[in-house]
Amino acid sequence: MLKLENVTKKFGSFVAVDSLSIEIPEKQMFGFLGGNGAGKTTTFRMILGLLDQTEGEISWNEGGIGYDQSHLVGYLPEERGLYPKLKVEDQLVYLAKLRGMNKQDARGEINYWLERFKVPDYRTKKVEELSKGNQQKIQFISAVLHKPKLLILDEPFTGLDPVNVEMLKEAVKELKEKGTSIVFSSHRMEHVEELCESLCIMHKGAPVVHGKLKEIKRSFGKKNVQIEADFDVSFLKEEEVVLHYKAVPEGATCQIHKEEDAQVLFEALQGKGFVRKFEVEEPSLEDIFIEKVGESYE
Ligand SMILES: Nc1ncnc2c1ncn2[C@@H]1O[C@H](COP(=O)(O)OP(=O)(O)OP(=O)(O)O)[C@@H](O)[C@H]1O
Repeated sequence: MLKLENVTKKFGSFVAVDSLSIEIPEKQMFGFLGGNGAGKTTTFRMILGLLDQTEGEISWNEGGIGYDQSHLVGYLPEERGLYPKLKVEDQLVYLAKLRGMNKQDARGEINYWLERFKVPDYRTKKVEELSKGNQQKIQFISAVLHKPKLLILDEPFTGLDPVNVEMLKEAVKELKEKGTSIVFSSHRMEHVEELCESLCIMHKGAPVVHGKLKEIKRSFGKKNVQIEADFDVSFLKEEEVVLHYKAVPEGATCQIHKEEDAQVLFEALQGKGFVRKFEVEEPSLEDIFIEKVGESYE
């Protein structure tokens, strides 16, 4: 388990991370959400020992964790940093050796990942010849080659097209199934919602929501009703049970307190025309974020 206890990072008098306490269970996927400057990258750098925390403790299975444990950890940094002039395979072998692998094992892993990411022809190309998205795939490979127990991914999906996002998601899910603990940051709530059992939403250096996704949603205590209809449903915003009304193409999303309140909306729609969809759902992470942090996000 990765454990952070009251971790604080100050740059001068500026508090970038404020008394952060979280536990990230082994073999799970944990999401760090937050807007620009929330403190995600700073937290990762402290976990990796690239920055010293001002206060607090960071441990992995009760022991230390840091730069000297690079065989244990894989890291995809936010500023992607490959050597542009080096050939892909040479570079990956070099980085794998730094993490304690021998050349032969490294080559086997490189072959596997280049094939898997459908870029085997890039083996002998210089990094600078690759598109940004493909460079990102190579950097991801460099983070996982040595089969780390803890994988830290800073904005892994940013800059990738939808096909490559899916490819990377599948790879990440598979690594988790095989027992890797994965921590990743994202601005995109839907990625965290899809992939993570637990999460932490950071705002101005402090965790505003933290815990298991299911429990966070349950304890939020509100529901969404998705409505699609062939007529204008905007009259629903006047209903007392509607806490928040959002128009969407061909209908609306109404936030309500409890499931039973949906009945009021259902009855209000009767006789007005054809209702294509009427569905009560759990709140989205975005709803939770907006309520806890405000509309300033993104
Ligand atoms: N070396 C540094 N010196 C001074 N301030 C810093 C330093 N590194 C980070 N900060 C500040 O700490 C805050 C948190 O930055 P951090 O990079 O951790 O945010 P983030 O959540 O990763 O944001 P983003 O999503 O934009 O990458 C920011 O206000 C940033 O300006």
